[in-house]
Amino acid sequence: MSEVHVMDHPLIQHKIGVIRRKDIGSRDFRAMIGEIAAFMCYEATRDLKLQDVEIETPICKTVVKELSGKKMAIVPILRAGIGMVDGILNMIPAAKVGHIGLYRDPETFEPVEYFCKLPADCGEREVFVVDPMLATGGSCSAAIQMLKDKGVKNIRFMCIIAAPEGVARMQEEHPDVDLYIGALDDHLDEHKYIVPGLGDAGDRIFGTK
Ligand SMILES: O=P(O)(O)OC[C@H]1O[C@H](OP(=O)(O)OP(=O)(O)O)[C@H](O)[C@@H]1O
Ligand SMILES: O=c1cc[nH]c(=O)[nH]1
Ligand SMILES: [Mg+2]
Repeated sequence: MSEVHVMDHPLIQHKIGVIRRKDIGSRDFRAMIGEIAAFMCYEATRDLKLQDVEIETPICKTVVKELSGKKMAIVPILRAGIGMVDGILNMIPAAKVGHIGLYRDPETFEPVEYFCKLPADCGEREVFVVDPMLATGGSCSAAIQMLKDKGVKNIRFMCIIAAPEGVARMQEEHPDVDLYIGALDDHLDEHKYIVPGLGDAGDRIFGTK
């Protein structure tokens, strides 16, 4: 069974409280999505492996810690996932970035694929799939299946708000993928929007509605 980490850091909780407000405009919403993603990245990388390396400071030789595990890749689910990328790249500048384009059909709520471009060596990397919203879980599950079909084995998923329905689906369909969640909300409404949620994350980031 996958691990489900719900963030309890006060700064993350505070910022999520701000972006839920309906009167926050795109500029502030986008900036805070990036900040939250950076804080979440910090929490989601706590268990990365380190190795000892001998270096020389201006004073003497010493042993320091260096990341030793797999290289990383960030894969946002378009469009809304793009809003999280820069915040994570600020923390892990060497990560490569792939893109998976999916939108949720408004009638069927099923994900529709329209783009996939991944780093050539994605299969050898630790991949962080990112999307602010996990609602039914259809988009996330489809994106992760696309990665697995291309040979990616080490996958984590990071979202800012999740519904219990999406978490249950991910645990059922991808029990090997650990979930990092900013806030776990109550339920989905009849349009499969997260309640209380924050509305349509993509539209709010890009100002399209
Ligand atoms: O868990 P699900 O039920 O699949 O819903 C979540 C998906 O819906 C939203 O994307 P949307 O389809 O609105 O596309 P967008 O990012 O282009 O706005 C969101 O960013 C997720 O990708
Ligand atoms: O609440 C929701 C559900 C799906 N996609 C969003 O952007 N918000
Ligand atoms: Mg959207």
